[in-house]
Amino acid sequence: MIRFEHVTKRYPDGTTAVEDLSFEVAEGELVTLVGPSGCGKTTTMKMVNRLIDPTSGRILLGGEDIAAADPVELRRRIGYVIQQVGLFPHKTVLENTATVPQLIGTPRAAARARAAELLELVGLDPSVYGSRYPEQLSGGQRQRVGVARALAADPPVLLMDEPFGAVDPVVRERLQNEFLTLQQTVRKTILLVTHDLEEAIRLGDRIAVYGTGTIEQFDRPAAVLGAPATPYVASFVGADRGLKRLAVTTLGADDLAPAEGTAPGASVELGATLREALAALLQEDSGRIGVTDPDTGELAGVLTPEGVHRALRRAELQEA
Ligand SMILES: Nc1ncnc2c1ncn2[C@@H]1O[C@H](COP(=O)(O)OP(=O)(O)OP(=O)(O)O)[C@@H](O)[C@H]1O
Repeated sequence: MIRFEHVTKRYPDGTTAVEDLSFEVAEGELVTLVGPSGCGKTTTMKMVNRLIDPTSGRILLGGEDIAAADPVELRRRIGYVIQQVGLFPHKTVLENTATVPQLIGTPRAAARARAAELLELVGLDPSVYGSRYPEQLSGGQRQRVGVARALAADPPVLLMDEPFGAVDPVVRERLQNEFLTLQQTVRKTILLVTHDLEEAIRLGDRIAVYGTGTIEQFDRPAAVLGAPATPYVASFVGADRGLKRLAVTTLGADDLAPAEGTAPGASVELGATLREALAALLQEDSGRIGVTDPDTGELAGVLTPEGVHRALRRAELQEA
């Protein structure tokens, strides 16, 4: 769907931001670009919607060379979400979300109805938040509006630059989870930039780990964690691999002990990350928490520290 072929970008002052970049994002795939500040992630992303043009090489979108595309028409097909969100301060949440559909000629009523649906989808009740102005929202709520607005034109491709960057870690994890659930429904082709390896691992179907201006490894999260391709990636992934594994491994039915009647106080859902589960476990004096099945709402079993250990072992073996 998005294909980089030997793309190099040199800025007029001689800075080479990216060099000979080749990779592909498949249709419906979410690829995260991760790396330290200044390594060329944003430059990579902005070349896709032609905010920046490459010095050499080419970028194909659905097989078409974007250099030949009209930038305005191109950007209609590509949603763009940035950290500062960029909502219009003098427009309500509903108007902000309906902006793009209205720009492309959707009748006002239909655009607003679609905007309300999308606000609902990102977890903001339109009857409560639709008439508010951006300054009357929390940072996390603003970011949800940013995501809703980007989805409003129903673009097949989304570019997201640190979309969850401006919120605290707890809200961030929740937004990431909700976003993953949303992506399962909308299946957009997504390029997402982050400097946070944990976020890259959690969200990406595949990850591009950037060195300086080049991709050091492009692979599934488990492969990046389990088999770093270069010493650089190994040091970037770092010594706390076990901790990162907690954040990306989800709880399965096999990790649980039978519930045996009594439901423990705290609970998490099947599919929660081990980190969430461990956080809940650590709060429970009994050393066990309930795990519910989100589809049925029923108790699926009980999680103990041994279960967490088992799940971690399983993840390690899968990576090996
Ligand atoms: N307009 C410009 N002119 C000259 N150099 C630039 C320009 N824009 C970016 N650069 C340089 O290109 C390199 C890559 O920048 P880029 O913004 O792509 O990095 P990044 O990985 O997104 O960084 P960050 O995580 O800090 O946003 C950096 O060295 C940066 O200083």
